[in-house]
Amino acid sequence: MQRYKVAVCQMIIHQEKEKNLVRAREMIGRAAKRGARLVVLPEMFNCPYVARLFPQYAESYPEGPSLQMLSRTAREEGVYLVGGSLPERDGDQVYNTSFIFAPDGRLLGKHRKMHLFDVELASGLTVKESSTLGAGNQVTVIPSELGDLGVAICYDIRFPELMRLMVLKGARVVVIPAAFNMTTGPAHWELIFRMRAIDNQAYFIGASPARDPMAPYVAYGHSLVVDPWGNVVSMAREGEEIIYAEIDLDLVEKIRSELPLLRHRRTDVYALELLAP
Ligand SMILES: NC(=O)CCC(=O)C(=O)O
Repeated sequence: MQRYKVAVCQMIIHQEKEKNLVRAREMIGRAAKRGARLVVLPEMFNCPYVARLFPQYAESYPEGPSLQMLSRTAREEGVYLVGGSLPERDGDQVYNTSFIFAPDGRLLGKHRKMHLFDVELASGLTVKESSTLGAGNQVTVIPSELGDLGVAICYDIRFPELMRLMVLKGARVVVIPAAFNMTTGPAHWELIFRMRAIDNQAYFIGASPARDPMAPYVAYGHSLVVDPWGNVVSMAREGEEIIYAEIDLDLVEKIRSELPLLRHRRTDVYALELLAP
């Protein structure tokens, strides 16, 4: 499918997991009725973004209630679903993981956040994901009839090597469930999505939670879709909202053939090497 509609569900995240599942279900249904073939949820969509809470909300595949809801909803609505991310339990470890489902409810793949957000910013914002989470080590590209979808999570976008590796593996659309904050969001959110799209000549889709000024971690909002030329084709404001955009894979090919950045890389001089399996 060369052209299709994507929807990004910028939802408020509540303390109660069940409320988040109901809200996500309802927004996905609404997006599907508007013709979206690909629907995207934000980072940690079932859970407040607070590191110490992640183990408490964590679920295992396939029995976790959030994972059941995502699979069932993808099937009932007939959409490709990038289920934002949620705390995934695997044995003793918890990961920040995005699960991706096909329109028949099958799990197509998953991405475990590779770069953990451990920061102490001058604004007073301190986050230490590594206090409760393990890091993934896979570059995630999901073949689908929507083209190869690259998936990474939030802070991962700051690492251009990972974005480039996804594109070298075939990604033409890169989906990033994310939750930038009120310090880094205004400074970097739009800029970084546009720059990664320009560098890689791919669509970049960012899905944020809606901003809740009373939340312990205040998300920036402004979910967006950037085209391979770096144009912002759709952007949310701060509140709850679904944004839509048309993905045109022919545009990716057109821009890559007019301005052949990927071909012009000097791979005889430098290399980007994938070390993990
Ligand atoms: N949840 C995150 O990874 C936040 C990343 C972030 O805000 C950033 O600026 O990077």
